[in-house]
Amino acid sequence: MIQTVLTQAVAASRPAAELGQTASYIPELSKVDKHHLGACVFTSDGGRYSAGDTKVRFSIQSISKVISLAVALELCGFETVFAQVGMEPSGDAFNAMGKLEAAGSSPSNPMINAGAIAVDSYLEPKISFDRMLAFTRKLCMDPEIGLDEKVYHSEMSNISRNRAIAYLLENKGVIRSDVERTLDFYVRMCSLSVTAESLAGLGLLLAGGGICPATGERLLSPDTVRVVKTIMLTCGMYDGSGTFAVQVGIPSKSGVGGGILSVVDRRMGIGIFGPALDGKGNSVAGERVLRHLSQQLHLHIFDADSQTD
Ligand SMILES: NC(=O)CC[C@H](N)C(=O)O
Repeated sequence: MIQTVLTQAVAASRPAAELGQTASYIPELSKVDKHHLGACVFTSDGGRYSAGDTKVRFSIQSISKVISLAVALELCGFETVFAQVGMEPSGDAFNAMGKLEAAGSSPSNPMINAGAIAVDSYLEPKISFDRMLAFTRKLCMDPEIGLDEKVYHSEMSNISRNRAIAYLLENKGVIRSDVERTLDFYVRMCSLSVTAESLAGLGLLLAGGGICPATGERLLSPDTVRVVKTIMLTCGMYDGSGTFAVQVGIPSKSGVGGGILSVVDRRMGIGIFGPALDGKGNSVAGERVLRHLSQQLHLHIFDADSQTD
């Protein structure tokens, strides 16, 4: 049943790649073939379902904000993380900075660039990038995850906007550690290369409340996972989060590499790769795959049939 629906969802959504473009402001990402599409579902009873390009490596980009937030909650604590970063959808583009200028304002949430850069500034003094990489491999059950050097250098060469955001945050006292080290950490995390399978693995871990499905080891606390999933639901698709919540209703996080990480609580992790993006930076075909799965498998968080299937 799941495999049939997944195969149909990918086939039906493939043409939508024509409606989007790969991200161009990070030149290395614009070289990716926009016609890729893959979707992977891992279920809590051990099922593994794949359709399309689920083994192709791509850049995790903003989906790493979920990992940084989770680790920051574990290492720094809720009060520190949310002292100056909000929990509200911004309604603005992921790289917006206009509102930050106003007196007393701070980043709306940790899923947009400003919020994630602030969170990384709390995290970076406490953990090395190498340890973050090792932990990401465990969270995703994918030992092959690595730093894509080309993407890292490409983004570092086009970092002006994020650098402006970071220095504005420093000026406002939101960032108190070294700005350049924070930016380097942030871009490294965005440059990890994953597959749709890795994201499905991370999704299943979050669906299971932080316990690694492969080993039974608890990797994240239930409190951390609850906060992360809630923020994914309200803010994970940038300024498309509200529409996505109505139409799909699955806590998700997208990235400009074309990935989407989705969590069907207690039941499944879903990973998507479709690098053609819409104007908000979300995978066009990926969103369609998720809409199809949500409707056919009753995965919407408020679907009356969701617990009975
Ligand atoms: N939306 C994204 O995936 C953005 C991440 C990207 N590294 C940036 O900072 O702009």
